[in-house]
Amino acid sequence: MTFLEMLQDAQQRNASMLCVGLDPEPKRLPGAMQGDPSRIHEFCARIVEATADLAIAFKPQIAYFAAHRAEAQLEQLVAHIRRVAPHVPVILDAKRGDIGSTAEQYAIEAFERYDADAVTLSPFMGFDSVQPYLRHPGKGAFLLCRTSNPGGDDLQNQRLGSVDGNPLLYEHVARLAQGPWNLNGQLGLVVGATYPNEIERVRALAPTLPLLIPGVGAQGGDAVATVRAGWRPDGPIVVNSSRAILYASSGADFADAARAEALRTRAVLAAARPA
Ligand SMILES: O=c1ccn([C@@H]2O[C@H](COP(=O)(O)O)[C@@H](O)[C@H]2O)c(=O)[nH]1
Repeated sequence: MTFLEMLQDAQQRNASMLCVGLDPEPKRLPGAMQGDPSRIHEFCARIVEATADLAIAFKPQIAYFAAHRAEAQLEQLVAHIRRVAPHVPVILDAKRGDIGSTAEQYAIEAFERYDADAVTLSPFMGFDSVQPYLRHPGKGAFLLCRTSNPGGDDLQNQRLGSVDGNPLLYEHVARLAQGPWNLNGQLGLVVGATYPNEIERVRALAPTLPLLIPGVGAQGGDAVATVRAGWRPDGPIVVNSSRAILYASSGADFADAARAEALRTRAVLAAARPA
């Protein structure tokens, strides 16, 4: 099964557009786990178990593991996801981008070491920095397009005078990903829920690509406007929420609270879907 097929399958089975982000910060872990990086896996495993039937995808952000020397726990976590939620794809949020020979190693890291189904990439270094990931059959790659942070404007909203039609940089990325860069249908785009107008524009330029949309929950993005702007029957949207779910409670009930928040967010997203 390809990444896109996995995504479509999880979307159907779990009736979901919600991606549960796994960004474990030791100082925010609940109760006795607080401040203990050796308990990252245990915390994330409980979140995965509580949301396995609600998610279209899980998105571990590698920095939260690597910063605490918890890479082995990330490997164990993906193995755990395979056991308790075998139908839910894993998107490794690594935002890699480097020359081809180094990109080959990063691709092995993402798809073999961590067994991810897809990875996030910066397109800034061009197609030869993306291509090594596309040589892994069935795997997916989401290119940063219009990110959720205000500073994304600094580059992504600049006009490219030398490209036909003088598009904004993020528009150019969307066109490349929908067209010439998408050799085997493996690409998707990252667009922030904090910018629904840009989601709409990206959707117009890339009608069938999966969109990974972070920014609802802790960043205050508008979930309803996001779905209205991005949803298409043939282009899945993967709306990520991390902190709002992970830290819905700091008590012993954290997994139940995470499930309740995931249920609530999934319902808001479903209700916003155009008929
Ligand atoms: O444009 C982007 C790209 C990636 N992210 C990542 O998504 C999550 C968001 O976490 P929240 O707690 O739901 O705000 C995090 O891992 C970011 O690194 C993003 O926010 N924006």
